[in-house]
Amino acid sequence: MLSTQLKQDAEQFIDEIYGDDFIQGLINEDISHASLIHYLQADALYLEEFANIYAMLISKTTSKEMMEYLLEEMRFILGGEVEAHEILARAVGRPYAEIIEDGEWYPSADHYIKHMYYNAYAKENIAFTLSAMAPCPYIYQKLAEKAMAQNVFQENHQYRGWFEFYSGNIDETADVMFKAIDKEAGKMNDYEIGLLRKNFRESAEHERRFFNMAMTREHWAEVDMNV
Ligand SMILES: Cc1ncc(CO)c(N)n1
Repeated sequence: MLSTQLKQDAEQFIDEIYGDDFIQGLINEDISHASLIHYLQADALYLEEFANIYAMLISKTTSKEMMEYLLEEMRFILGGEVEAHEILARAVGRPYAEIIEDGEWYPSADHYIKHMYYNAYAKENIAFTLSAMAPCPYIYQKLAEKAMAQNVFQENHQYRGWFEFYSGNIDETADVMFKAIDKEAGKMNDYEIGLLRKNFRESAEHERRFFNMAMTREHWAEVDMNV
């Protein structure tokens, strides 16, 4: 099945992201507050758009079951995932709502969001968008499972809750996406299946860039807007 191939394609990115500074910074509790703030500002905006893209897919699908799933996922993103963000905000020591008052689509987040929107607007079949969305829940789940398997997080570890959150709450999300992708791929030609695989792999790389974006506190170049 295509999803087996997609999961295999994600392996290299999961290993790379796991070894990069953001995840290692959480595990070792030495990530800077500035990087956590940058991540929270970018991720709050990213999740808003993720929910909007779910809404776009609801209007494109004819399957009642898929509609129910997309609605449920929107509800989770808009309400549930903030729990993971609150854990990071507590470590920073500032109210989450205040932290995310600032922020914008920083360059790497911008590219990731537009990669998903492009597929939602340009492609009728929702599998193309789902293949660009699937690395989001899948890679976080795998990163968290890997961290929990390879480390003993003490009760008072500042980020234990973050890893627990992603190793337990989102396995269903990715599974449903992969099932839908496999179903649609069964009706596609090799070129279209190649696009699904490319969309997925690019989003897996976007996941890596997103975390690294927070470590470098990536911003758009300052331009004097008054000239
Ligand atoms: C960028 C990004 N990818 C995945 C997740 C997991 O939902 C998230 N919160 N943010």
